[in-house]
Formats: sequence, structure tokens, C-alpha cells
Amino acid sequence: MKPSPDERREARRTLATSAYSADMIRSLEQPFLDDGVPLMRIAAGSLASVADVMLTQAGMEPAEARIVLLAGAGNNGGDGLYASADLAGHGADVTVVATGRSLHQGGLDALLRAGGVVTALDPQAAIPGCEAPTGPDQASEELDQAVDLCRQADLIIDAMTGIGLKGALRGIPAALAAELGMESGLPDRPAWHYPAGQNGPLVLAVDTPSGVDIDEGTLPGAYIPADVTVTMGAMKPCLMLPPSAYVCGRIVLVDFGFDTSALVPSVSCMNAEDCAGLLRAPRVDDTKYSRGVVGLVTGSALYHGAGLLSSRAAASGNVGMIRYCGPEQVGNLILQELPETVLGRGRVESWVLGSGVPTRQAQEAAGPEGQDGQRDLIADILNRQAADLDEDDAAADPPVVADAGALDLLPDRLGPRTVLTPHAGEMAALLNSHGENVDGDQVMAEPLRWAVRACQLTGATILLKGAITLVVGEDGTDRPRVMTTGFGPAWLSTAGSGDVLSGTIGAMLAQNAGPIQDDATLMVDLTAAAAFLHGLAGSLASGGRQTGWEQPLIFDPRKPQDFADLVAEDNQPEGQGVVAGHMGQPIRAGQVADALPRAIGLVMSRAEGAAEQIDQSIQDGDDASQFFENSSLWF
Ligand SMILES: NC(=O)C1=CN([C@@H]2O[C@H](COP(=O)(O)OP(=O)(O)OC[C@H]3O[C@@H](n4cnc5c(N)ncnc54)[C@H](O)[C@@H]3O)[C@@H](O)[C@H]2O)[C@@H](O)CC1
Ligand SMILES: [K+]
Repeated sequence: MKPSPDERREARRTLATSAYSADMIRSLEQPFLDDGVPLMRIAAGSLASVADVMLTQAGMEPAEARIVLLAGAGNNGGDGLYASADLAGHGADVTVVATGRSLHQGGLDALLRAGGVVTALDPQAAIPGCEAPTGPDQASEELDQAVDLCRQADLIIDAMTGIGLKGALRGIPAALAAELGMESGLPDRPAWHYPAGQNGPLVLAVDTPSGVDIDEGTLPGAYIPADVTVTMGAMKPCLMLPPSAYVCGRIVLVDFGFDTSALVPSVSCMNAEDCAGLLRAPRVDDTKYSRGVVGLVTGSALYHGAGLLSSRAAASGNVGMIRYCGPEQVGNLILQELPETVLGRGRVESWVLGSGVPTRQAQEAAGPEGQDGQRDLIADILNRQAADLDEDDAAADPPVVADAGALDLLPDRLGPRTVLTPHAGEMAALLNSHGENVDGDQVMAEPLRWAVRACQLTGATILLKGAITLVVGEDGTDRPRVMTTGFGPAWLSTAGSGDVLSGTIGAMLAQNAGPIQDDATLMVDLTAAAAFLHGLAGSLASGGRQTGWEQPLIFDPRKPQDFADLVAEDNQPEGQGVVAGHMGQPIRAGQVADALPRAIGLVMSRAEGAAEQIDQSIQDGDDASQFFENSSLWF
């Protein structure tokens, strides 16, 4: 039976927001290969179509383009060879640089038939019809020539390694990547997508950029950042996780029709529809109490503003009420801006702790001025969480968000109903207090590894902030649940943004108090949903389309023309190429909190099928319009 439009939309959403490990990808491919489905040819056709679109959008004539294919010895090279054969068949000038000792035979035959030429860089290469360098001197000369050739090309197709990469690139692929791409670290360029190929050849990565670690999402050595990555069949973790996802450019997913229903993804990405399902709709019999109450122990005698910002976000986050606990002068400040606030303790459905509260060290350094009781209250609430666990009654007390100054007050053991929201430096301190030896830079370089480790060591749900934010926690299985959200502009890295985030998470938890009591695995989704809303609010406030991560465009190999149309639509306002976007304007944290109700309203009304309303507000020139007009937020 043909799937309904809703089923198709759902399948595409799963495809775009779920990443599977290299092993799982192979298990998904296998039944197709067993049935003789020519996946490689389909992959290659899709690659050639995307290459065509990239060149055309950059103002070039594909039939006259100079294309260099960097081809490894594996099937990733095979994909590239067949694609290049297609492009050469249409007139492009194609040179293949073989980076291994052999090439995929079928791909090579096709390429040669289409008039492509092959250069081998490895003296031990045995490639029919192609001479290998005779010694190290000639090999190094050939390597230099290949680098020059690449630099002068219109398009580089990077097919050195895909899911078969083991460890960091070595040998010739490493040398090429170091010359043409990066030896380590991230490229020094703005977060917003710039027009592809502006400062050199366009780069199209086959399946994954060569050199990124597929399952961990790290950059273990040299790699080539891509303008566009065309990935086959399903998303891989490296295309969603920081830092590797930052170097994939625009992602295009070729839909082979894999059946992923039996697999739990390694990484999932929070998205508008799932977020909508986690927001509690107000009911006719609601009271301010039934909609959830957030308690905040944030702000301090030393830092007043964080108390206000976290309160502002919590009060704007779809709850019935907030209670603020803290120094009188901060309470007064909050009341001036948020007269709805109730001061002092009482029944709450979630706690937000520690934003704007000094660490022990900072408080000691401040002397008597820093003494305000906030840390004692936080320690008390956190210790109750630990006691609940000891008494086997984990849900006895409300869930907690522990930020900043709460992070050095954690008891030894916490449960998933406590969310920790460290930045990289705080994460390193947290890990070190549990016996690891790591600094903030190492956390940034291997965020998944360290977030998983922090989750194992503390038992808590971990949110690690970044342009792509990572959430790791309990999944009820032997593997952790890993979610990302890269939705939101890099403008969000501004003072107070974290305070707004902690308040937003608190609101998300309070409105879901009941479901959380029954199911702690919801904590990851709710935390990621709050981060998603925080990003969306940032986008609305900044009026731009720039995001840390964008959902892949889906390429249906049976309908290549649809893709060309999709891309044309995707880029209409700027017309600057597949990865064009526009940057919006700088924002302050308070503006993010103030945009939160609008973000929530948009997400909720869309879920109820009120698409027309949003479209109308776009046409009416509402300031959300630019953002939604061409966003791939919805499916
Ligand atoms: N099996 C199939 O028919 C399909 C395969 N596909 C493609 O095949 C790829 C996987 O192919 P393979 O399993 O052959 O693996 P790859 O082609 O991804 O990688 C294997 C090659 O990489 C080299 N290599 C591995 N680690 C290296 C390192 N550290 N430094 C330098 N070189 C290194 C190996 O020597 C070998 O030449 C996918 O990424 C995808 O592009 C897709 O086309 C889907 C269909
Ligand atoms: K590749």
C-alpha cells in the first residue's frame, strides 16, 4: 500500500533527524545489496546531480567545469568514480587523483570510458592504465602537482574515505587533506553559511568529509571541510555531532528507502514537531498550579542579573507561575520586571539552581559581601535529590536544573531527573572532580565522549552547550540517549544566554512534571526541546536564518528534478548557492527570553496544523517571516 502524505512526512522527519553508527549503516545497506539494488550507482547519480546544482548555482557551466576527484581505494572512492564518470560524460573535464593503491574497478572502467584521466600518488599503486610514481621524489612531486590541480579546480569531489575510515587519516590522504583542508581544529570562518566556493574550489564530500570520525563526531587529524556533503541512505553521527558537523557544510541525504524501524538511532536531533509534542497545551480546567510552577535559586549578592534572566525565561516558558528564592535586592529587581513572581519557597514542579551563583572559590574570594545563603539552599535541594535515590524514590522531589554555581555542590550520585548544564570549562572541572584529567579544550574536541563520561560518573542528564548543543542521559537501555540541537544562531553566545537556557529548561520540566515522574528517559528530550526553543527564540530575536546546524535536504533519487527545485527554493532570497543563508543581527540574552513565548506559540500552533496561520503571518510581514520563509524547520 502506498504511504499516506503524513506517513511520508513522518518517514522523512525520522530520516533527517536520526543518525546511525557505521555498523548500523552497513546493516541497513545489506538487504539492498543482497537484493542486487545498485546502491553505488544510485549514490553516484545523486552525487552528480548535486554537483551539477552546486556548479550551476555558483554561476558555472557544469559541462565546462574542471573537476578533481580525490578517490580512495574503497567504495567511497567507487561512489566518486561513478559520479565523476557521469559528469565527464556530460562534458566536464575530470581528473581522478587516486590516493590509495587501487581503485574500485567498475567505477574506474566507467570513468575511463567517459574520458576521465587518472593520476596515482602512491608508488605502490597498481591501477590498470595508470603509472605509479617510481620513487619517493617523484611521489612528492606528484603530490604537489595534485594539490595545485585541486586548487585550480572548480569542484573537488572528496571520496577518499567514508564510513570505512579507521582512526585519523594517514599517509597520502592525510597529506592531501592537510594541504587542501585543515590539519586540526575548525576552519577560521563565520558561523553563518557563506556562499560556497567563494575563496577557492567548491568542495563536495561523498558520504562524509574524509577524515572526520564517523561515530564519535571528532576531528582526529587532517580533514577536508566541505561546502556540501551528500550522504548515502541515512545520517551518520558525524553529520550531527559537534565538532564534525560544523565541517560538513549543507547536508544532502540520498533516500535509499532504508527500513530503520528496528534500530535505535545513535544520535537523534530535536526538531519542531517533537518539541511541539512536549509542550503542555493549556486546558480549560487549568489553574496556575496545574500548569507547573518553577522555583529558582539563581542570582546572588554578587550577580543580580542572572536571577532576573533565568526568571524571565522561566516565566515566559509556558508555566503557571514562578517562585524566586534569593537575596532581597535581586527579588526586588525581579519584581520590578516580573510582578507576577512570587518570592520565597513553596511547592514547585521544578528547580532551577545556580545560574549567577558564585562557585565556592569565587564566593570565598569575595569575602563577606558574597555571603547570601544561596549556596546553602542549593546544596540542600541537591542533597534531597541524592537522598531520594538512596531511598529508592527518585521522583519524590521535583526535577532539577543545576547550572554554574550549583555545579560544585553536587552530591556524589544523582539521578537522570537532575540536569547539569555546564559549558566546556565547567564540564572539565566537573569531570576532574570525579577523577578525570581533562581541560575545556579537550571537552570541546571530544564533546560526545566527555558528555557520556559525565553522565556515567554523575548519573545526571548532561547538557553540553555549543552552537550544536548535546544532551546525554538515561535511555532505559545499556546505551545512553544522545540528542543534539543546533537550531539557533551563534549570536546566542552572549552573556546571560545560559541563564535564559536554564530558566527555559526549568519551565519545560515544570510543565511535564507528571510525565517525568513516570518516565525519567523523557529528561533528555525535554532538555533538548528547551535548548531547541532557546535556539528558535534566538533566531526570532536575531531575525536571521543562520544556525549551528541545519536539517539535511532530502534527495529522492527517483526524482532528481525535485531536488533542483528544492534547492532553488531554499536559496531564493539570496541566490548565493546551496549553503547560502542570511545572518540576522546581534542579540542580548534578555531579547531571547522575550522571544520565547513567540517561539513556543509558533511551534505549538504548527503542530496543531495551523500552517496557514504561520504562512499568513509570513505574508503579512511579521518579523518571524524571513526566518520561516525558507527554513527547513518543517517537513
Ligand atoms: N557497499 C555499497 O555498495 C555502498 C557503499 N557506499 C559507500 O561506501 C562507503 C564505504 O565503503 P568502504 O567500506 O569500502 O570504506 P571507505 O571507502 O569509506 O574506506 C575504505 C578506504 O579507506 C582507507 N582508509 C581507512 N582508514 C584510513 C586511514 N586512517 N587513513 C587513510 N586511509 C584510510 C582504506 O585503506 C580504504 O581504501 C560509504 O561511505 C559510501 O560512500 C554507498 O555508496 C552505499 C552503497
Ligand atoms: K569522503
